[in-house]
Amino acid sequence: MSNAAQRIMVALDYPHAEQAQALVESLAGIPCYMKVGMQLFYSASPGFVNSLKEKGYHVFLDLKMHDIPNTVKGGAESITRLGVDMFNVHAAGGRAMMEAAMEGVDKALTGLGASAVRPAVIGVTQLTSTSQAVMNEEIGLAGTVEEAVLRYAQLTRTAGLHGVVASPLEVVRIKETCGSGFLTVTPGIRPAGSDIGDQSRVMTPPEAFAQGTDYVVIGRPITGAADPRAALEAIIASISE
Ligand SMILES: O=C(O)c1cc(=O)[nH]c(=O)n1[C@@H]1O[C@H](COP(=O)(O)O)[C@@H](O)[C@H]1O
Repeated sequence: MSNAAQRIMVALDYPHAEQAQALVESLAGIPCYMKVGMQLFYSASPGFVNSLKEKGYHVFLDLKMHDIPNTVKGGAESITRLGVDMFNVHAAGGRAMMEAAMEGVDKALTGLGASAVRPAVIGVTQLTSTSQAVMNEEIGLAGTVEEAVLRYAQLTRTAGLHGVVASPLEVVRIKETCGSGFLTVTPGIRPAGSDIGDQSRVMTPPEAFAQGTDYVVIGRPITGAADPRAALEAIIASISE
């Protein structure tokens, strides 16, 4: 059960630290991974990340950097100094940008010393809210979503990153193409019967793990539940079965 919990990233998508803190307290003792995204980070600043690390959590800082290489290198350097375990950049920023992120990590680690955490750096492929129709007709990318995701995944691997964010639907092909050790972090997770909301490419938690994903990212099915702890425990139980 605890192994399953470690592979669940709880998306702390809240406007203020107090609400995120209350959720963290309600989940005390469950060794899940905590994901801090832009809504919480822009409001609660690095202090909230530090508080999670002090409590012993693994932390995924999801700021989806996408900028010129020099700027992303500087961002990666600052993020690495926070001591997070994982962060992400948009693969659409290209190879030079992703390589710059890795250089930023190395630069920060040089100054931090041997005990510092080396974060896993993950490329975002096609957002899980993007449908085939939106990708083709609005964004104007040809081909299937799976083809686009695989192209981004290969680019991400070539740039030396550790894995990608994608939907669970693409995990099997990503692992075939990039190797089983190339990490997949999959949002777009919805327990049976829960609202899909703005997500488009979704699977249930057991289905996602059956594809071979390394981590699932789950927000509203936990944070929006009347009893978030019970919701997370039910998800862990469904995976452990
Ligand atoms: O990078 C991410 O974490 C991410 C990428 C993606 O393609 N889709 C996606 O939903 N996410 C994040 O995963 C979380 C999903 O939340 P829920 O839809 O509430 O479960 C949110 O914090 C999103 O920002």
